[in-house]
Amino acid sequence: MSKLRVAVLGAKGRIGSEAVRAVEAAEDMELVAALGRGDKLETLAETGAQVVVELTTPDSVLANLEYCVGHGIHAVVGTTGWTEERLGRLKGWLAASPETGVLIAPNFSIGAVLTMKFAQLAAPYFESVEVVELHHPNKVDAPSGTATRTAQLIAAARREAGTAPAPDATQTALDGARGADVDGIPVHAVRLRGLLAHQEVLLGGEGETLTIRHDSLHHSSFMPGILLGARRVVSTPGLTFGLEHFLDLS
Ligand SMILES: NC(=O)C1=CN([C@@H]2O[C@H](COP(=O)(O)OP(=O)(O)OC[C@H]3O[C@@H](n4cnc5c(N)ncnc54)[C@H](O)[C@@H]3O)[C@@H](O)[C@H]2O)C=CC1
Ligand SMILES: O=C(O)C1=N[C@H](C(=O)O)C[C@H](O)C1
Repeated sequence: MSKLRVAVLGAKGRIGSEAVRAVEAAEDMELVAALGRGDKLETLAETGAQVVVELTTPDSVLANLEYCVGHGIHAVVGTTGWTEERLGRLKGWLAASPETGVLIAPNFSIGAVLTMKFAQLAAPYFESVEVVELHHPNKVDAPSGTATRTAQLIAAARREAGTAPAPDATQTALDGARGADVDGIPVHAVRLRGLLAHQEVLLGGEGETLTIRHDSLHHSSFMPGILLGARRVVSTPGLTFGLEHFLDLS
């Protein structure tokens, strides 16, 4: 059986360098390119890449995907910074290349995907809910893509169930003291040397609280999800948002 031809963009970064090693170690894959900032995207077509693993920065990801989708190269995307406007542009490119698949995964680790699922399930049953994400201090965006997605899923679950807004008597607050408002859910971002990627979903009701916590302690936690994404995206045209869809968890 022929091997899946995979390229990594952002190959010298924290997660990209780990992804290069994971693809090299996968028996059913061949690493055909490992590109960093400034390297030519034309290498992707020249080397016959079937799937690109995109792990760069929010300011680079769109141009990279425009090239990939335009050349019929499938993509597995971990890079953050997605807004409705950016997703709309990507969907436009995919509409013009209907056989190409793109997976955007706010988080590739199974524990984080399950955290989002558990939070969605619990959200309508508690009066209060807030999200705290904690990351290494080199992270360029806040709040994290995972926390943003978690809050959006929580908000949707509460809307669907008709849950009332969480009680909050705050009348005066320093800017930022109550976190960022993501679809009505407060999201707090901590940046601390020594951490990698962590998240708590705090839920509170009468006389009880529930805390759902996930910790990624090493970038290896993201690799099984990236490899699964690469294997599945080649036969899944269009945009898939969230690894849960490839884990039969959606
Ligand atoms: N979805 C997930 O599970 C995960 C997502 N991430 C996300 O992945 C992204 C990268 O994170 P880190 O590795 O920590 O950042 P990093 O800063 O260590 O790595 C990014 C790399 O991309 C390179 N780069 C920038 N523009 C490029 C371009 N046009 N072409 C090729 N390379 C380019 C940079 O030079 C750098 O080496 C972030 O958005 C982060 O939030 C990180 C970990 C897990
Ligand atoms: O920058 C990181 O490190 C991570 N980024 C992703 C995010 O913003 O959610 C995934 C994970 O939290 C690690």
